[in-house]
Amino acid sequence: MAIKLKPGFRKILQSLLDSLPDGIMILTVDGIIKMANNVQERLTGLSNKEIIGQTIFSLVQKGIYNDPVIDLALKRRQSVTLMQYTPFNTCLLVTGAPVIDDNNEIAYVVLYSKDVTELNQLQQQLEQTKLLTQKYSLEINEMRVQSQENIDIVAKSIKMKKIIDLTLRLARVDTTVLILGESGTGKEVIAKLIHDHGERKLGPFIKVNCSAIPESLIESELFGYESGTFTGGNKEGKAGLFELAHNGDIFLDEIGDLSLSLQPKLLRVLQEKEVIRVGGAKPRKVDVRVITATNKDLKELVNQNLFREDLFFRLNVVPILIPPLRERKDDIIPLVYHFKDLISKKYKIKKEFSGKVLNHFYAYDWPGNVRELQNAVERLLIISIGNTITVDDLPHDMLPASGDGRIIVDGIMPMRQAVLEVERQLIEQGMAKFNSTYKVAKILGVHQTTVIRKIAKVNKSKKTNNVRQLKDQKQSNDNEA
Ligand SMILES: Nc1ncnc2c1ncn2[C@@H]1O[C@H](COP(=O)(O)OP(=O)(O)OP(=O)(O)O)[C@@H](O)[C@H]1O
Repeated sequence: MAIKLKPGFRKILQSLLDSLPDGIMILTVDGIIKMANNVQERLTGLSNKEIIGQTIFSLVQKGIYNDPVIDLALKRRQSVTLMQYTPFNTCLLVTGAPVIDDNNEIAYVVLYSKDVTELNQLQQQLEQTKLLTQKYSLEINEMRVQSQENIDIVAKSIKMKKIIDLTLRLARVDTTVLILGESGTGKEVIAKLIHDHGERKLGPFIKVNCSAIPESLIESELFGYESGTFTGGNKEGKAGLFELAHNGDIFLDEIGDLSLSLQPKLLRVLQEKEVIRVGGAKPRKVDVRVITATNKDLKELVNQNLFREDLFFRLNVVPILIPPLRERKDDIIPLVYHFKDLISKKYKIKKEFSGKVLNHFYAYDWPGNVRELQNAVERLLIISIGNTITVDDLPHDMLPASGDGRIIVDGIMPMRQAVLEVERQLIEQGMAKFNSTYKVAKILGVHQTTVIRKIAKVNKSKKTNNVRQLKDQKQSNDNEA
């Protein structure tokens, strides 16, 4: 079917189509191109003269159109829009819109092509920018943390970086925070970080260990007491820690150990923002942010009726869960160096860890988390003899026999030495486990006298190493002197 228009009117229609910012083609139901505007020329790379009278399928063959927009528009009798990529590296949003005539038949299909290449690129750039922003935000927060004078947090693992990011965002909101994590994971460090970055940083930061204060004292410690309450007590009475924390933060560590009798009083402070001293009746306003922490499963305590559910919900508004060190191994070696630097400066010690020791540190589970690592580094730096801390200096419970049972050889080394090393570790692990040369011999499939001979050899080489280390140290002391 042809588009029958008066010549004057066709001109008007053509200039109208040409004035549009997007490509337009008018097709018959058989796909014959009847009209097209000049944007279309740019999009297809073909002049209108070339395409008028051709079918759209010839353009499909040339790869200029590759989507069944027309087919779908005809089948569905409604507009269909699809995204498609052209051979000219452009991206088009193509809409096929059927034109229905008075007989309810499809007379034409208008193909409307919008060049969204730039839009697409912008969207991709936006996505990339978003990702970069996220990355920079994490890095800035990390730098911000490290530039703190009195707090130096190591957070190299993705998990810990995310926690620092969350903590810094929470610090700016005056909400109750519950910090969860095994003992020694750094709950107090995080609590301090919240204080240092919050609006109350100029106010006090009061730490209370709920499990360390005897039951008989904790109430008066937290809420204070009025004069005359206790024989021998202060005549004027005494402000409790909540009052002392006014305009600041109070950090209630080991909150899971707070007795059931005190829990409603804490709930009252959280809800009413006031305390009543022991022996008194007058409520006193306190403006304090409460940060709590525990290594216990508070939900389980609620199930066992050892912790009030209402208090749990009130505290658990925003929980921060610090994973144990074994679940963020990327922090281990940076923490080792962090503590080594601190301790080296403090005691003026110059020692290094051997690669194999670092491997052990990495493989070890650290049940006592960062605190255990900190203590281990300090102990090794202080008590080891030579300039280099070797596996021989490690405490037995840190060796693989009690850990994951792996045999570790420190990279490429002479075969003979590696064999000796494997023998040594096998014997040491075996002895640590069975404490019997007979059993170890049986497990290793050798004669018991071989085990005894190897143990003697290991001990001899340890002694030689110690003497060598002592000599090295003496030499280095002489040099320094
Ligand atoms: N990410 C870290 N970077 C540097 N030091 C850390 C980090 N995490 C913890 N520490 C250090 O490890 C030790 C233990 O941390 P902290 O006291 O905060 O742990 P905790 O989870 O509160 O322990 P607990 O459950 O026994 O109260 C502290 O000396 C602390 O400074």
